Amino acid sequence: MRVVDINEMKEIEKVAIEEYGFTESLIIENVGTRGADFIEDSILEELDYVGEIVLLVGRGNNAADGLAISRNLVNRGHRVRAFILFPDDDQSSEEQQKQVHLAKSYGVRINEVKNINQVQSYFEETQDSYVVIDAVLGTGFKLPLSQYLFELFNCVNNSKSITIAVDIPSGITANIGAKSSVAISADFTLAIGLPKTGHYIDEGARHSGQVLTLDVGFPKALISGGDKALLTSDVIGHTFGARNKFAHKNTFGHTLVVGGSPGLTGACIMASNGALKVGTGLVTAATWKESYYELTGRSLPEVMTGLIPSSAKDKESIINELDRYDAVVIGPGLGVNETSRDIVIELLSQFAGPVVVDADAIKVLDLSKDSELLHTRKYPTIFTPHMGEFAKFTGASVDEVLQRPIDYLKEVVDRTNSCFIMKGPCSFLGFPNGNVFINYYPNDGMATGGSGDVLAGILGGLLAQNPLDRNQSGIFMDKTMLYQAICLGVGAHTVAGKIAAKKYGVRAMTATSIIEHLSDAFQELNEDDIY
Ligand SMILES: NC(=O)C1=CN([C@@H]2O[C@H](COP(=O)(O)OP(=O)(O)OC[C@H]3O[C@@H](n4cnc5c(N)ncnc54)[C@H](OP(=O)(O)O)[C@@H]3O)[C@@H](O)[C@H]2O)[C@@H](O)CC1
Ligand SMILES: Nc1ncnc2c1ncn2[C@@H]1O[C@H](COP(=O)(O)OP(=O)(O)O)[C@@H](O)[C@H]1O
Ligand SMILES: [K+]
Repeated sequence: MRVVDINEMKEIEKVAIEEYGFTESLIIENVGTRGADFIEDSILEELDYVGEIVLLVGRGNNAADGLAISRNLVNRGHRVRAFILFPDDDQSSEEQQKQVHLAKSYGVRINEVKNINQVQSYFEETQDSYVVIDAVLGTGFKLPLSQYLFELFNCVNNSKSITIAVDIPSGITANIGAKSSVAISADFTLAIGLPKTGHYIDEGARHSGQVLTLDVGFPKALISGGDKALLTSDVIGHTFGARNKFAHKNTFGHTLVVGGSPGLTGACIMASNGALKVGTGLVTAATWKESYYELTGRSLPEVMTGLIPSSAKDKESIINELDRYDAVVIGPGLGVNETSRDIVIELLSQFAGPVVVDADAIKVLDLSKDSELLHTRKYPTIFTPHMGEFAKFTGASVDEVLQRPIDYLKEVVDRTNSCFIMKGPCSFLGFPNGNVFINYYPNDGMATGGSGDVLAGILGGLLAQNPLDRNQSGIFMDKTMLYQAICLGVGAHTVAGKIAAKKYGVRAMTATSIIEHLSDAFQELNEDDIY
């Protein structure tokens, strides 16, 4: 499913109107019927008792959409009370005024709000109001919020109602999901035509609840394509073909995981185990001399072990044998110091294959210093920073990145010619072909130490399985296979986390339980052959 920013949405609407003869009124009518279908079938149907549905009406086209939905609900036998929040305002859009008139004629009960106390006392006195439709502000919202709406939104958020936002929760900006003081906290958001980037970023993600997209009849040619999409199972699909039953272990590649300083060997172990459980043939974990015995003592027997040299010049170690490996993961628990930086640079320069750069390996690199090395690297480089690591790498603050995360992501991908996974409750995947995928599956069970290490291991394990054929000059041929493998890794990690949360609960699940459920995740993603 494509995701758009406001300029793209406006362009789609413009072309639909100018070239296809679609009209604003037709869109609003479609929102009205599709929105009412959804609310009736998926929300009202589940409730034992539906009292009066409350509609909050602003003065733009978002309000027009809400009114059209409500009119259709009344026509199907439901009771709706609409609070017109700006009754004396001559700035209401033409469509809003048209829809207020229609709503009245169809029997929507209209309350013109002169004072916010009217709405507050309604919420206090009415016990049977379970559903609120928020049609105050849509994509036309501009910060800041007035005191009047501040009080209203607090009042709605404090009620126990099920809240459905039309297009975007009121008070959230549609591009970057920002809010000023308060925004409507929705249980469901009905995105019109296509989801907007603001549904998935920061406060926008926290306030949107479940985002459902209403097909309101935009021509398919206009709503497909684009550079941003949700990561869904149809994107991940059958990324890898059937495995060869007559294969030997080398067919499935050899992953090297480099990390684990004293006290942090667990990170290296979890990454190695993640790599092992995605079908790679061999895994070697390499660590510093000081933590080597701890690593060998705690690793799975399947994992081979090796030593990180004490300096990048020391060729008597893994650095000397890099051609044994098909993919490298560097960083989990590696430690942040000059030697770590030397080793990371050496690996990126010497290794002729995909490198997953995670955690401490990201911390020792720097966009301005290292972009040339990264950009000229012939082989795939995949960075997996969380927001803090991403910001530090770029030299910006987390707040600055949050102001325009997708722009930052694209810029860094361009400057390094590397793939980036900006991790968080919602992760953004940026690829050098300009595509961005949004992995939206909030799961607080994943907010546990080590879940990022597991992801790095999964990616290294998948990339070792030669998703790309190298031609004789060593340049990878089919970049889309690389991107699909990364999407599969992120998807498998997310689904395994979802299954782990179901089994153990979000409190008791740990990073190890994500690894434990990779097999179920692959089955869910339709990857495993049954026989
Ligand atoms: N292609 C699509 O997706 C389609 C989308 N459609 C729908 O239209 C919606 C966009 O409609 P819209 O442009 O009329 O803006 P909307 O959000 O209703 O609000 C603007 C009003 O609010 C006001 N206002 C702004 N900030 C404020 C503040 N801080 N505090 C108080 N007021 C504030 C603003 O005032 P102004 O800035 O003009 O002074 C103006 O009066 C979109 O979300 C979707 O629902 C479909 O109908 C068509 C296809
Ligand atoms: N609330 C959340 N919902 C969904 N996924 C999350 C959430 N919090 C963290 N994650 C995921 O868990 C992983 C955490 O990675 P990271 O911050 O590097 O952790 P660590 O350093 O402990 O391994 C990332 O893949 C991230 O997307
Ligand atoms: K809204």
